[in-house]
Amino acid sequence: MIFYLFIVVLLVAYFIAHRIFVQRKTFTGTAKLHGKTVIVTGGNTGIGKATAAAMAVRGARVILACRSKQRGEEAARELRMETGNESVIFMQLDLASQKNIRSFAENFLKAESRLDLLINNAALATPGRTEDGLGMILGVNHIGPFLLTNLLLERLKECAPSRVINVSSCGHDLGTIDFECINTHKRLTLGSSDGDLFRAYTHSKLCNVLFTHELAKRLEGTKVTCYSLHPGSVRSELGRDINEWHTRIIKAFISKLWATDPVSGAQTTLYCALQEDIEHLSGRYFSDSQLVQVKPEARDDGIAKKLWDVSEKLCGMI
Ligand SMILES: NC(=O)c1ccc[n+]([C@@H]2O[C@H](COP(=O)([O-])OP(=O)(O)OC[C@H]3O[C@@H](n4cnc5c(N)ncnc54)[C@H](O)[C@@H]3O)[C@@H](O)[C@H]2O)c1
Repeated sequence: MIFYLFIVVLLVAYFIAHRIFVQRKTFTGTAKLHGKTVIVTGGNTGIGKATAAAMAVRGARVILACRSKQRGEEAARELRMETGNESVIFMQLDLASQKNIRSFAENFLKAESRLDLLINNAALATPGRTEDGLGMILGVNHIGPFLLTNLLLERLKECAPSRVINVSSCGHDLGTIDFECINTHKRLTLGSSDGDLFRAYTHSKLCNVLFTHELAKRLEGTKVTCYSLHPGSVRSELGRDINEWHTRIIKAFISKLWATDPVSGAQTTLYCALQEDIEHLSGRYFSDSQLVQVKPEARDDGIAKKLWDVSEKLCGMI
């Protein structure tokens, strides 16, 4: 008992020290974005909304690509009021439906002439299946952004220099890609344990890092660059489907003592999107606005290529 108490005290002390002494870097770049167009997926809440606000303040035309019409329009209205930028608009995008992703891309390409920054921010940790029968977490967190990015690549190339930002997580470090995970994801339905959801989430976030690695190679010479990142531990709606009592306690603990607000969580996304002279780091992973070397599996050319091929098949591109 004393041992466990000691561990708890140690953890609390660590979290408090972390909160006091570790200040996340604030992006101070002064880049103006007038005349540029940015898509932020999941831009109606959390880190996505804070990212969209920062883009709007810099003068960009900002497309909030969100699932819910009501929440997306409300967020766009709020951001227009807060930033004074009238060019913040909502467009409906459901990453759990490949049909919807295709129609979003078609509408976007018809309506908008530019795309300078694509910020693949949306994600979830929810059980269930997508409309296309994939595990919800893999479908929304990796396959959806993969398809969306590919459908918008030509426009990004036309507008180059342009960037793709994939918001991953430090949790990718716990993920593994053995391609069996694709089947594991399919088994995730309602009633899956928090442990299963967490594993699927870490797999999907590893997919984000590998997708970025392979995309950078395919984009060499086009002046379109891409980056993946960890936004930090941030208070948001992400863990809303975590239901087991012990994981709720851990979540509440981390949220109170460690996690920061969404504005801090947006800083590394802003760095990857707007920092000058990082083009040579295309394909790499950042945390707290710094380059971080990922584990060998997350930068393995063979695995990244195989994941690309599997992803193309899963979204009917070949
Ligand atoms: N919050 C954290 O501590 C943390 C840590 C590491 C990584 N991240 C990553 O940061 C990103 C943003 O997460 P957040 O913390 O702001 O969470 P959040 O839940 O507040 O935001 C996620 C957004 O994704 C959207 N989304 C979910 N399913 C969608 C779908 N089918 N179609 C379109 N949009 C959909 C949600 O509506 C929401 O707007 C995610 O990629 C997440 O994995 C967050």
